[in-house]
Formats: sequence, C-alpha cells, structure tokens
Amino acid sequence: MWDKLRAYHKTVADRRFADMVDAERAAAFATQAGDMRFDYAKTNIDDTARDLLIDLLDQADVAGKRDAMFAGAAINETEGRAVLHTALRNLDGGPVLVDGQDVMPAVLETLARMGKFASDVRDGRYTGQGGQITDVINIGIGGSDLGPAMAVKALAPYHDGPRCHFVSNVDPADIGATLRQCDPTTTLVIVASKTFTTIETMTNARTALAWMREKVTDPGAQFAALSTADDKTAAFGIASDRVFGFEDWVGGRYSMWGPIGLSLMMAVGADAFHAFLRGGQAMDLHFKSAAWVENMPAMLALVGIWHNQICGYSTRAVLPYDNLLSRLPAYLQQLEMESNGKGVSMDGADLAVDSGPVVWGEPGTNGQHAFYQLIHQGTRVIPCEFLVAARGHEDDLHHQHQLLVANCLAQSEALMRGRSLPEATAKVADRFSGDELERQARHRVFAGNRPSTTLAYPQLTPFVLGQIIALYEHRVFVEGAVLGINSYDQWGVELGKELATDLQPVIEGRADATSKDGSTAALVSFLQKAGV
Ligand SMILES: O=P(O)(O)OC[C@H]1O[C@H](O)[C@H](O)[C@@H](O)[C@@H]1O
Repeated sequence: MWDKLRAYHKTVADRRFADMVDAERAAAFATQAGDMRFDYAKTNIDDTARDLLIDLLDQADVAGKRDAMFAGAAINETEGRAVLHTALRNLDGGPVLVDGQDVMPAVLETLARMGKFASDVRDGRYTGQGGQITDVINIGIGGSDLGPAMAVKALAPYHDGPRCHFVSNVDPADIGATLRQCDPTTTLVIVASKTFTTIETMTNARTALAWMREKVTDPGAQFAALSTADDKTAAFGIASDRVFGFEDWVGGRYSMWGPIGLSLMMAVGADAFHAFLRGGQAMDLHFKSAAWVENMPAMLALVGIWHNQICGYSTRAVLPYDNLLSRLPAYLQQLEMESNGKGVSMDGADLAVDSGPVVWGEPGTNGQHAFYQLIHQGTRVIPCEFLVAARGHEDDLHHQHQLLVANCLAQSEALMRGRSLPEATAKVADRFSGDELERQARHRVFAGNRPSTTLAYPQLTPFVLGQIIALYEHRVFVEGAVLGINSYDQWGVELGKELATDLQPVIEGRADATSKDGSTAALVSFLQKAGV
C-alpha cells in the first residue's frame, strides 16, 4: 500500500492543486463533526489519493484496533495496559470493562469527589489557614502539566474560580517566581503526578511544602494529590480525602479528562468541566461511528500521513488563530511527538516508514510577523494546520475578531495561490526596470501550492475545547495504528533521566567526571569554575 501511494504521489507531485479548488472540491474534501468543520481542500489529495489512504486504514485494521481500545483491550502492549482515557469522559455511556471489571463506577465516583472538592474550594467551604483559597498551584510536568495549563488558558473567559498557577520545571526560577506571587495561608497546592516519583515534581512539591511550613501550622492540609500511587501520596503526608486517584490505563498525556484536570475544574467549575468532557465524548461517538471519509480524526490523520510519510514533509505547523489556544502547540508537541516519535513498530522491528512529524507552532497573527517568511518562501514545504473560531469572547471587539479571521483565511489562500513572477513583476514595475526589475521581482515571488488545512468552529467553549482535544487524541491513535507504532509508551524519555541521576553527584562535586566523555567533562569543568 505504501508503495502504491508513493507511486501515485510521484505522478501528481508537480501539479498545481491550487487550480483544482472549486466549490465541489471544497464540499468533498471537508468533514463535519458536530458544528466543527475540517477543510483539507487546500492540499494535493484527490479522490485516488484519498482512496489509497483509506486503504491504509483497512490494511492496518484501524477499525478493529479502535474498537479494541474503546473495549479496554491491553493495546499498550509494551506495558501490558489498556488505553482508556475515553472512559473518563464516558459520562452516560455504558459499562467499560477492564479484566472483566466495570471501571465506570469508580471513574464517576472520583469525578463526583473532584466536583465536590472544587466547589468547596470555590465557595469557601474548604479554606486555607488564612481564609478562602485565592490561589491554586498545580505542580506537575509533561502530561500532568501541559493539558490543564493549556485548558485553563483556553477557557479563560469561563474562569471564575481562584487564580491558577502551573509549576513544572525543576529550574528554581519557575517555582520561585510563582511562590512570590502567592500567600501561603490562602494557597492550595496540587501535586499532580501519575507516578508520584517524577524528580522535578517531587522536588518542587517539597519546596512548596517548606515554603508553606514557614507560615502555616498544618501545611499538609493545604495540599492535594492527583496520582495512581496512593501509597506514595500518603507517604508525602496528604490525607486520602484530598487524593484523587486514577488507573494506569490513563496515559499521562491523555490524562486531563480525569483528576489531572482538577486545576481546570477549580478555575471554571464542575459544570464547565463536565461540558468539556461532553465535548470529548461527542468526538468519541463520531470517531466510533462515522464512515472513514466523513471521520474527522481519521481524515486529519490521513492528511498528516500523506504530508509526512508520502510527500516527505517532516514538520507540521499548528497555527491557532485563537489566542486562547496559545498553549495548544506545546500541548500537541507532547501528545503527538511522545506518542508517535518512535522508530520501532509494535513487534520490535524497525519502522518501515518515517515516524510522526515534528510538531510546532504559535498563535496567529503573531507567527505571521516571525516565522511565516520561511513558511511562504523557504525551500522546505511546511504543511500548516490552521484553527479558527467564528466568534471570540470579546463581544465589544468583534471587528477585531473579524480581522483575525480574515488573516487566517488569507494565509491559507496565500500559501496555496502564491504569486507568480509576472504578478510580482507587475507589483514593482513602476519602481524598477530591466535586470533590476527582474531581480527585485524574484524576491517577491511566492511559489504557492503549499498545503494547509483549517479547523473551523463556532466559538471556543468548554464543549468545543473537548471536541478539539479528543479529535487530536484520536488522530494520534489512527496515525500510530497505521504506522504500526505503540502510541502509548514513551521509552525514549528514559535514558536522559538515568544519565541525569548519574550526573547529579558529578555536578555537586561529590564524584568526578572521569567516566564521562570529553565534551561532557569539559562542560562540567566550565560550569564548576563558573559557580555551579
Ligand atoms: O505524571 P508523572 O508520573 O509525574 O509523569 C510526568 C511525565 O513525565 C514522564 O517523563 C513522561 O515522559 C511523560 O509522559 C509524563 O507525563
């Protein structure tokens, strides 16, 4: 199948797809899920390419794998675990069995406990030593940080709870700056860690505990924990009624739907959090039931596979024309690159095709004034994924929102159309002539024919955010299933952690660097002389 796709791509690689984009194509190369529209008409995918891409889904039995995931099979084979973040948003769905046991009662009970705790904090029934909680600090990293941090920012218009801060980096600059903004007597610290062993999180948690101890007689009472490891949360001194547990079938980067979302719930309240879950659930239902050609996560994944594995474009820009989604690119970097950045397939063989792409991006219009130069005129083609809302939340400034939307659509149009040499020449003909005219015009040529997709939605509500995040999760699943990757482990993060543990005594001067390579030893020596 890959060979067929590559061979077909060769036959169409040089055509100008810009010339194909009429109303009929726009209708046929778009999918609708709820009230969201995903447009991929501005790509070089035609009916034949799409059929061949859909064949990949059948060849990889993506439908069977999808059903196995929702049914609680241990599809994370290297860790022997089910993959059931979908159960966390299965609000009124049926039972979900893991090893013959329905997990839904425990999921719903934890959700209800979270809701009660969040409303107690928000309404002042649970207080700090100094009174009503004014600040919540979520200490976590990776999946225990990026999801809630992204979502709290995204749902800022709905934020009516305590201020929320996110501390992730072991760099003391992160926690230092945060603690200086907070009063320990009215602060709740949430230690978010699936394993409760992550060195950055545990180090920051101890720092926060020491900070609170200076002003608060029972600092443990102003701590909550989100984890799968209740023995470790108890050892840290957090009472079980403020521990919100989840199971190992929730991957870290898929965990914001459950306890890891507690800070989001503190910010926006239980009702808005439930609406977020319902948005995710709506996307699950769509993913499970829509035919492939209408299936938004499947088509998003196939467009990505076309661009990365077939066309060879190795990066993808995510460009939300929605400032509230400014952390979405960072969130997606973990979701996509930690899930599908692997060189070995499920059976342990080398991957036959490239792994998932480099994902990067910034909100528009900011990026336009920074890196879009390269996207438009650089030598590499960078497929762009635009996101845009019909309406923002600043009703009085709707004209500004319209300008934002115009910019978003203008960028995808510009990428596709480009500007030819005659057009560029006409632009500057009044200022230059002869050789200089041609030279000046060439700098103003845009090759065009550069692919992009656009995800459009009415407004970034909690429900829509849930739809968007679940869309991307399922896209990662489909991509992983087609590539033959286990999207749910992350062995690639281990080696660096082990070496950091080895290096710590060297940096502290308790061990020497002689066992290290020359470059590392020289850097240690430089940093030691400079005061580390
Ligand atoms: O939630 P934790 O157990 O503290 O893990 C936090 C993060 O660290 C790990 O290194 C993984 O790469 C991530 O997938 C995970 O989200």
